[in-house]
Amino acid sequence: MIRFEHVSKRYADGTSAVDDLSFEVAEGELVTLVGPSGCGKTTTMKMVNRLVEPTSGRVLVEGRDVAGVDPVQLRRRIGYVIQQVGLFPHRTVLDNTATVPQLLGTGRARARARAAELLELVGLDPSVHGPRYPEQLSGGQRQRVGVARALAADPPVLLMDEPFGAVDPVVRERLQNEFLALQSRVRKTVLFVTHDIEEAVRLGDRIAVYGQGRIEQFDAPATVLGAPATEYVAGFVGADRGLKRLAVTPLARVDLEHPAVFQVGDRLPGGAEGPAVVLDGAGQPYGWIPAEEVRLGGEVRDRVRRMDARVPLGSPLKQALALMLRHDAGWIAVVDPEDGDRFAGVLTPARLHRALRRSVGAQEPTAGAGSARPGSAPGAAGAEDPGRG
Ligand SMILES: Nc1ncnc2c1ncn2[C@@H]1O[C@H](COP(=O)(O)OP(=O)(O)OP(=O)(O)O)[C@@H](O)[C@H]1O
Repeated sequence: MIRFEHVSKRYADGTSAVDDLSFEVAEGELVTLVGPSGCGKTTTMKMVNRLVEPTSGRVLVEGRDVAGVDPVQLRRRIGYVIQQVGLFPHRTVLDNTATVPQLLGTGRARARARAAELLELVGLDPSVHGPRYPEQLSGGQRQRVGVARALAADPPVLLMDEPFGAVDPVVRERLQNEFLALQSRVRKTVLFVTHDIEEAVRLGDRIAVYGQGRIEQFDAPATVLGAPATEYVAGFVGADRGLKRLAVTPLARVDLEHPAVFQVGDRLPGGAEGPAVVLDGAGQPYGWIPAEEVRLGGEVRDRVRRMDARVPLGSPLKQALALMLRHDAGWIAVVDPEDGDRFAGVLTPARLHRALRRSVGAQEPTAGAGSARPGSAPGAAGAEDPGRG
């Protein structure tokens, strides 16, 4: 969908911004470009919509060399979101959002109706925020308008240059989550520039880690974190990359343990081994019974401790760990969202550790930084059977 073929850019003053860049963004894929300031991310992005022309090489969008496409035509197919959103200050939010469709010839009424839909899509209330002027919005709300406006012409391609860079971390995380939810619906081909590795791994289907003017590694987030290709990448992703991997490793069924399960109305058979999980009538987690009480037998309802905290299969391990810590529990109940949120098993710290190891084991090692250990992560062939438990 977007393809760079041996692209280099040298600015007039001799600065070499990018050097022999080749990579591809598939249709519907979100690729994040991450790297330190001045490494050429923005230059890369601007060559897609011809704000910058390559010195050599080609950039293709939808199979066509952009050098041969009229820039105005080209930009109609490419939404562009930047940090300083660039909203028109004297137009309302609704009019700002409707501008592009109107320029493209959509009638005013239809363009405004579409703009209202888009505002809703990005989490703004068109009747409340639509009539306001940009200065009457918070920074986070302005960024949402920027995204809505970029989507207004329904372009297949979106370029986003640090779109959430100017808002505080809390709002930023919310915008990221909203954007991910939005992207799962609209499935645009997205090139997303950031200097924040956390943001890059959270959003990207794949990440391009930039060194000076070139890509050091282009891989899925879990691979970049689990098996950095070079010392440079390892340094850039940080010593806590193991922790970061928690955020990008989904909780899978093979990670679960299956303790004894009872219904609230059941009677405990004395001598059973616990701990046990207690489900309600709908098969959803209701509580648990500690091992020593399971052994005692008796009525489930007399022994059960309430705990309905749960995490859906497919959630990041980080979410499961956070819940485990919040409830000060040695495990957390896991439910299957594809089966009416019914109980699927429990995740324990040991299983969580194994899940992380599994994700590394599958991907390690790649290129040989000096410290790479060919073959396996520490203990990957250790005591626990990595298969179904
Ligand atoms: N118009 C220009 N003329 C000359 N040099 C430029 C121009 N634009 C960018 N550069 C230089 O090209 C290099 C890459 O810049 P670019 O903006 O692509 O980096 P970046 O990775 O996006 O950085 P940041 O994260 O700080 O925005 C830098 O050394 C920059 O100073």
